[in-house]
Amino acid sequence: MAKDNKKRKNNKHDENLSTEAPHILDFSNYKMITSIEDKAENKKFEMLKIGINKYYEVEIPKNVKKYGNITIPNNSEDKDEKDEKDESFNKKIILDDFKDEMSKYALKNINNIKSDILTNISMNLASNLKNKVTGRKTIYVTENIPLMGHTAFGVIDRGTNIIQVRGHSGCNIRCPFCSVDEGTPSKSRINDYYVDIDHLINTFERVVGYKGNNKLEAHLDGQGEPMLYHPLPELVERLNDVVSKGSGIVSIQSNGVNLSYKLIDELEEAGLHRINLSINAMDEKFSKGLSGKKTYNIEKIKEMAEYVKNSKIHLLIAPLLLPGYNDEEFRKVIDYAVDLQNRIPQNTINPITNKLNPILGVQLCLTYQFGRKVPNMKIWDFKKFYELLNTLENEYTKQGFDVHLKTPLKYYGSRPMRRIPCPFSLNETVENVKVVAEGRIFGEVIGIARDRVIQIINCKNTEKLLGNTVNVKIHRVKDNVIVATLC
Ligand SMILES: C[S@@+](CC[C@H](N)C(=O)[O-])C[C@H]1O[C@@H](n2cnc3c(N)ncnc32)[C@H](O)[C@@H]1O
Ligand code: SF4
Repeated sequence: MAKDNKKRKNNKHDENLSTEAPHILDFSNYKMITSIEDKAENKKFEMLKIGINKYYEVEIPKNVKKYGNITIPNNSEDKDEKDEKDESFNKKIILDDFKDEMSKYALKNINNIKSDILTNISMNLASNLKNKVTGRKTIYVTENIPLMGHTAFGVIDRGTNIIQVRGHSGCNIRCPFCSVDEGTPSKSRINDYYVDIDHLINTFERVVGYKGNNKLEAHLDGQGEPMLYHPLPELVERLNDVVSKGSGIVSIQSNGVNLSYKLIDELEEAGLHRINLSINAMDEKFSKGLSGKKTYNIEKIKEMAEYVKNSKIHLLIAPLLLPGYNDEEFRKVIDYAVDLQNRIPQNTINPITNKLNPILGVQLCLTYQFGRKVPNMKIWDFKKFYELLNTLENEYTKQGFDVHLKTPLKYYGSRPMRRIPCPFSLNETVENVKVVAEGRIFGEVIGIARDRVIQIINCKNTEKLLGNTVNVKIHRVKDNVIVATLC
């Protein structure tokens, strides 16, 4: 497994400077290893749980025959405390049998054990990575899988200056209306993806290189909760390093559940320009219902929203109207956003528009093929939605407030821009597509050809296809999102 050679601010550890005794293996230098825990379900199958990028894990055998007796230092801090201070997670393994052994032979053995553990982690990363939040198998996407072509991960260019960046899939809540059927349980989503940060940045830079680095917005969104990418501040900082050269910005979509004071501080320092916060109800019970989680805490999210308001990160509140279902609560969210803006006005100027951003980005709940549906919600068209928004705007005007609820994308500085060409055409037959991974939903596998990933749908026996080459017929090429079926 590659050691992290980048000397970033947060990576204070240096193996060569370690003063630890040789029998204490310290994995702090391997940035993706974020915790090590004991998993002793029974004596026969003692395993080590290796936390990968905070929200993922692999398990490797606690090989007593090879490693001798192992102790894992205890994390005494309580969980919340640990979540705030990522550094406090244990990243060490103590080889008890080598405690008093300092011979050359013992040192060689210790090194062998360390590389054996690292090899084991690498192998499991490729085939047994699990998302701790969703419980799903996760495909760790590295440079051998291109990052354009799929909607669940990678980079999407829809021909504007907004480039969508999707570092992972998977969500920590389960909204009953979710367009992408995220969170657990999910009827349709069977696998998650995590993209290696260097690969993501390289692809992003290539896309920027083609489009021209002129007032771009790197927008972190996706099929899941973008705040669950780790290391998020580093991702924001590196994207910002790129787009800020062309007076661009980095923004993120979020349900707010994972926000903490520490994360907001880090994101502010990393140069995040805007958070689009999805809040759909103010009432405690109602908001829990609309999040699908009993643990959802609207008061905590409000606290975090205030903290963002007091930072340089622009806060945009993005409530969703589920007609006939949350009408009153939708209205209350708008009231909340207006009140918050009056109490804590922000002066962060969007360098793309040279103006302040809108404070509200209201949305209409729609139904999607693979999305979830709230049974008693009415289906509205946009005409009806805009009529309601006009009425609400007029009501606010009467009360003396200038509230804009119709906020076309151009208010955020969105404009058409040349797009990355698509190497496929509709209905084309493509030969020798290599099947490299399992798909996001049942009956799907992921193929690669011409520097794109192809979502190959409606497959039977997906396991048998893995590692093989197939011929496919292309059914979708729009926005370089490639969908195909087997020929
Ligand atoms: C799929 S979510 C992903 C980002 C993040 N988890 C969140 O909820 O903000 C992106 C946006 O889509 C919105 N959304 C989800 N389901 C929707 C639906 N059925 N119709 C319209 N918008 C929807 C969410 O409210 C959110 O603003
Ligand atoms: S709408 Fe966003 S927060 Fe809600 S389940 Fe879907 S991805 Fe998660």
